Amino acid sequence: MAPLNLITSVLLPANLPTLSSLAIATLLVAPLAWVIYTRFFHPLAKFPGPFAASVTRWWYVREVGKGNFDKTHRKLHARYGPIVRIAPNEVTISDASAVQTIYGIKSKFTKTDWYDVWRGPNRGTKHFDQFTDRDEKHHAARRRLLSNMYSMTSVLESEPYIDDCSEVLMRKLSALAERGVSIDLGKWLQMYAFDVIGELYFGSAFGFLEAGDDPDGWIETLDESMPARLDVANMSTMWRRPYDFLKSLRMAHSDGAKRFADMAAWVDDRVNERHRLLGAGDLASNVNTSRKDMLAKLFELRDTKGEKEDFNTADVQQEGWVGTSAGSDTTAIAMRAIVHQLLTHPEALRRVRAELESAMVNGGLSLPVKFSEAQQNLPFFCACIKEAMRLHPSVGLTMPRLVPAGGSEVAGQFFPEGTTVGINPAVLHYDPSIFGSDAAEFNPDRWLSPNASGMDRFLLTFGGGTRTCIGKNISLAEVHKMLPTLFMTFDMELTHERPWESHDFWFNKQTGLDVKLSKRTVMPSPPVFGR
Ligand code: HEM
Repeated sequence: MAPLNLITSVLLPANLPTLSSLAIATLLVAPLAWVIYTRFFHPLAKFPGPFAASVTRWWYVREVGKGNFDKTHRKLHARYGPIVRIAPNEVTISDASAVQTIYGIKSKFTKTDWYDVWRGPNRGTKHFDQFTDRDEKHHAARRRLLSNMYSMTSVLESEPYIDDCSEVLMRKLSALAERGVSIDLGKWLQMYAFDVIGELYFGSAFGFLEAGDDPDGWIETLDESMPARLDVANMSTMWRRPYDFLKSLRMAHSDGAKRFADMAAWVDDRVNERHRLLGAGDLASNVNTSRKDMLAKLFELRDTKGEKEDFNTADVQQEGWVGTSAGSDTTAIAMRAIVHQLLTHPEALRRVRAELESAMVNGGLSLPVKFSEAQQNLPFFCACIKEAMRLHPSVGLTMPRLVPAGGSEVAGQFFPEGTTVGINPAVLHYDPSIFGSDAAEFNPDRWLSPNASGMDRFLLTFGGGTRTCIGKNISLAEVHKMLPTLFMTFDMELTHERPWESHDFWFNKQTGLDVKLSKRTVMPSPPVFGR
């Protein structure tokens, strides 16, 4: 008897019509056949990993949805080795040699459709933002167009405006220090990061710090939307539309969805307002101000190269949206990680303070601290920053890439074309073969050792290759300026009002940086703010 007939005769009543029998048998047999295929015949069958992950992507969706995949992921690699199968057609890799292969500047590996989900609201442009653009040729041209305005030199043209935000933050924190209350410093750091983006892109702070709050719920909106979008990004493409549809029935009138749309509309309104001010192609009103914010630079690009490069007002909106949505969470996570490491490592904090004071006495530091001063005169502080960002990279999931045509060897194994591979910075950064046996420890001195440049090549804090974070210099400028200023101005102690926790929904965001501040009295000269 043929196997199908055998199954139907055993499992189904004899009087059922043949077609339905066939359908039911298929429903029973197909999953079994799929499991046999994925376990024994699939090109990734030989790679280890959890059983459920090898047969369905839902395992990954569920595990990531728990919000602690950075830790789970490290455990998976500790158990299964450098290559782990996390979905039927996807492996993650933790191996030094794979970094160049996958993310190197000459790599042919491209972003997967995981990124499509993060596209900003449709602005009627065929162009995607830098982050989600999967057309490498188009992306390269766009990156060439934009890279100058994201260079450190260009970012530092706006250094006084970053200082303005630092001034407001120190003023607000001073008032709280006087009251002697415990505060959620983590939230203040995010409000700071948001306001800096407002200054740099739109020519004025969003007003978070002055309000001392998140009046329009933007921070909450990002917190709410990330896990929901992440589920969709992680599931197979075929399930995304039905899932989105079902979700939209529930979400259509939710505050979160509305606030998200409001946030995007806010960006568009600012861009449109500037567009109106400029008049049709009127460059004068753009350059007529003493200040050139990102919008001014973007409109200048539109007006000078827009036709040739196909860069129009909608593209300006896309860029404004990327800065607003990608620039605050990521930077705030880094700042929280640095502050927390210093407050929990007294010896490192003592050295930071000694370095700050000595630099101040020697005239090598102003308040607010200049970026160049931090780079030249605070080597230990800079090492602490790098080390904290290594141990807690803001991005806590893999950066998935497709193996190019013809397949490729990665970490000594061949992967066929179309396989998804990726490295999670939160895993690779703990690799003892790269960072030494104390890889899991906070040891800033590793960045002052002769091996530092060797390890540097494997830091994926800001991604890698042609897809390296374009906003890196904005964040580095903020972090290297504001944190030394903060530590010069205040003593801080953790109050442990809430547990220190992190929630890895791609951006691995922490909660519980609750501190009591007191104004420092031992600084050689009193802080002077303002321009
Ligand atoms: C500490 C702060 C930040 C960290 C740790 C960070 C991290 C990253 C990482 C890891 C990537 C690569 C992602 C991937 O390949 O999947 C990335 C890409 C990107 N980031 Fe950031 N980021 C930060 C701040 C910013 C800021 C301030 C902006 C914008 C103003 C920004 C905009 C972008 C964009 C547009 C990309 C895509 C670049 C491309 O594909 O060409 N990021 N970032």
